Parts: sequence; C-alpha cells; structure tokens
Amino acid sequence: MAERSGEFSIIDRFFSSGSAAGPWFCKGIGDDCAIIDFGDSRIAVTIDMLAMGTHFLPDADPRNVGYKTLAVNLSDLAAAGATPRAFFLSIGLPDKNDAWIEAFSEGLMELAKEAGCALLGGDTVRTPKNPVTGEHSPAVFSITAMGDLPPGLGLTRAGAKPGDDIWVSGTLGDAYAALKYRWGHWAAAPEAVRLMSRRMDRPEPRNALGRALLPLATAAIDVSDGFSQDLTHILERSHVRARVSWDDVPRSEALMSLPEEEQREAALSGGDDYELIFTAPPSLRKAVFEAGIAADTLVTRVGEILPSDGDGTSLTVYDAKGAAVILKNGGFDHFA
Ligand SMILES: Nc1ncnc2c1ncn2[C@@H]1O[C@H](COP(=O)(O)OP(=O)(O)OP(=O)(O)O)[C@@H](O)[C@H]1O
Ligand SMILES: Cc1ncc(C[n+]2csc(CCOP(=O)(O)O)c2C)c(N)n1
Ligand SMILES: [Mg+2]
Repeated sequence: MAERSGEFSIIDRFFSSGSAAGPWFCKGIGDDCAIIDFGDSRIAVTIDMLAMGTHFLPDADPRNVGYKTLAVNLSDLAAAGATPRAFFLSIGLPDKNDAWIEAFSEGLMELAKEAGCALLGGDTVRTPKNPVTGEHSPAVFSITAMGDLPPGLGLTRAGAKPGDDIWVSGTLGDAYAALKYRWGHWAAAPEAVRLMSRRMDRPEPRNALGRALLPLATAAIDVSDGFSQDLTHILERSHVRARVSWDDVPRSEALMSLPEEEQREAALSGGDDYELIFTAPPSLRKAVFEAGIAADTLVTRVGEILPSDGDGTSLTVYDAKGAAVILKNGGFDHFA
C-alpha cells in the first residue's frame, strides 16, 4: 500500500504493529470495527471520539452532541453488520455545567434506548487548564461501542471483487453543506438549511441495513471522512479500482438546490454522512434492494469495482458526458 498521509500516517507508523499478539482471534484490524471471536460468540468493537470545535460547534445543542457521540459509533457497528448491545463513555469537561451535561445525557440516552444499547461504564475527567488564560480546554467525548454478530459473519473493508456493484445508503452531502452554511461559506434557502442541519446534528446509523447486508455484501464502510476517501479505503484493502457515476450519487432535494460545484464537494469529499458504502455482486441486485426495503433505507447503485491495474488503487468519478470529475479535496483528515 502507498504511504499514507495525515492521521493515517500516524496510525500506520506508530500504532499498527508492535503490540502483543493476543490470544483472541480478531478479524478486521484497520477496519471500522475489530471483529473478535471467543468461543462460539463473535462481537464487533469500535471507538470514536468527538471534540468540541473539531467535531461539533461550540454552540451546538448538547442534546444533539450526546445523540451524535453515540450515533457515530453505532455507524461503525453498522459498517460491520453488527447489532449494537453495549457502550462505555469517557468524558473530559472544562467545567461542571449541569444543564449542559443533563441535555447531553438526554440526547445520548434517547439513542441508547432507540438502539437497545446499554451504557456499562466509562470515565470522567476535567480537561487541563491553560496556565496563561486560566481556561480549561474544550470538552471531548469518547465512546467504545460493542455489538454482536452471527458466528462466522461480519463485514469488512476487504473483499470487494472486480465486477461488484458499488452501493450507497441514504443520501450524501447534507451534513457538510449544513456546516458550510453555518461557517458562512455557502448560502441556502431556510427549509434546505433546516433539513441539511438535521443530518449534521442527528446522523442515523444504518444498523438495520448493515445487518441485512451480512449475507450479501462483499465489503462495507461507513462514510465519516467523505465518500471518495472512504470508498478508497475499500479499494486499498480489497486491492481493486472503481468507477463511479456522479449522476447516480444520491443527493437530497435540499442539496440539489445548491450549485452543482457545491453538491460535488459536499457529496464526494464532505464527510459526516454516516451512510454505508458497500459492494455486492450484480447477481444479488434484487436481494440488495429487498434488504433496503426491509431496513426502510434507500439504497442506490453508484458504480462498479474494477480489477487493479497493478498501479495501486484508484477511484474515478465520471460525469454524464463521460469526463472525469475533479475531486475538490481528499476528504476529512485531522492532520492534512
Ligand atoms: N491510535 C490508534 N491506535 C490503534 N489503532 C488506531 C488508532 N487510531 C485509529 N486506529 C485504527 O485505524 C483504523 C482507521 O481509523 P479511523 O479512525 O479512520 O476509523 P474510521 O472508522 O474510518 O473513522 P471514523 O473515526 O471517522 O469512524 C481503524 O481500524 C482504527 O481502529
Ligand atoms: C465544528 C465542526 N468542524 C468540522 C466538522 C466536520 N468533521 C469533523 S470530523 C469529520 C470526520 C469524521 O471524524 P473522525 O475521523 O474523527 O471520526 C468531519 C467531516 C464538524 N462536524 N464540525
Ligand atoms: Mg468508520
């Protein structure tokens, strides 16, 4: 694999090897979840952190922050096809603002109940004080979430085969467009802003779909850093290339009210979508549509997996005229 940049070079260089060889069989290191077998049981485990200012705006409604902190973790479980069962919560807070924490907890517990996922433990600390300003650093939250899988099953980023269809759940780009609006970079009509902001504030983890795809999909990932970057993770892990048709990329009516250039940036490189990208053989198209209906989730075929040309992995997105779409950026990277 080519040397990666930003946050991924940190993971690759310092944390992807060198630990003990554990006794548990674990499938999917470097995936959305670690898939672990003990005895006849198989579980999926994931961890994800949200920091104020980096993942949510300082004036965000704490109910939404609580909801989203769990939702992004359940989305990683969805990418593995796992059913959420339990989670652990670590929090670092600058001060004891009970009203804020109560609202955060309400949002968190709302989704925990909806998903049947129990809070089993955690850790609570105060963030460090800046000796010059006297201010404590902003809040951070980390959740470790666990789900179960049928023995022998579980989706990973590896496994996409040449000829497979590439599918996406829901629609892409709304959350990023809402953020661009909040930053004052883009304009939109009030109703479009309302709908897109809802997607940024309250992502819907696709666990029912992930579960239904267990016997069907050859690879899966959830879209956190942007469609092109996250699909590229599947391509790298599966040693394949892909072509995608821009016209087929599912977008909400709200996003489609924005200029075409902004739609492309948001849907292809934006991130924060928490939809699933997955691959499946064309022979299973009907079954994939049925899985979408059973999970009450839109599924759209956007492209096809191609064989590796020996020159690494690559993704090309084509417009309706067959011209390659220039991707605005590589998607979200904490250290890019
Ligand atoms: N500090 C770390 N130590 C060990 N493994 C890590 C570390 N940070 C990330 N990883 C692993 O690297 C892989 C990629 O991490 P990443 O955070 O991008 O996951 P993701 O599911 O794609 O992203 P997101 O956090 O946006 O859901 C995952 O398998 C993750 O467990
Ligand atoms: C205030 C604010 N600034 C930026 C963003 C966008 N954003 C932050 S992290 C991330 C990728 C997933 O993160 P990770 O890889 O850490 O899971 C995205 C798309 C936001 N939501 N709020
Ligand atoms: Mg993920």
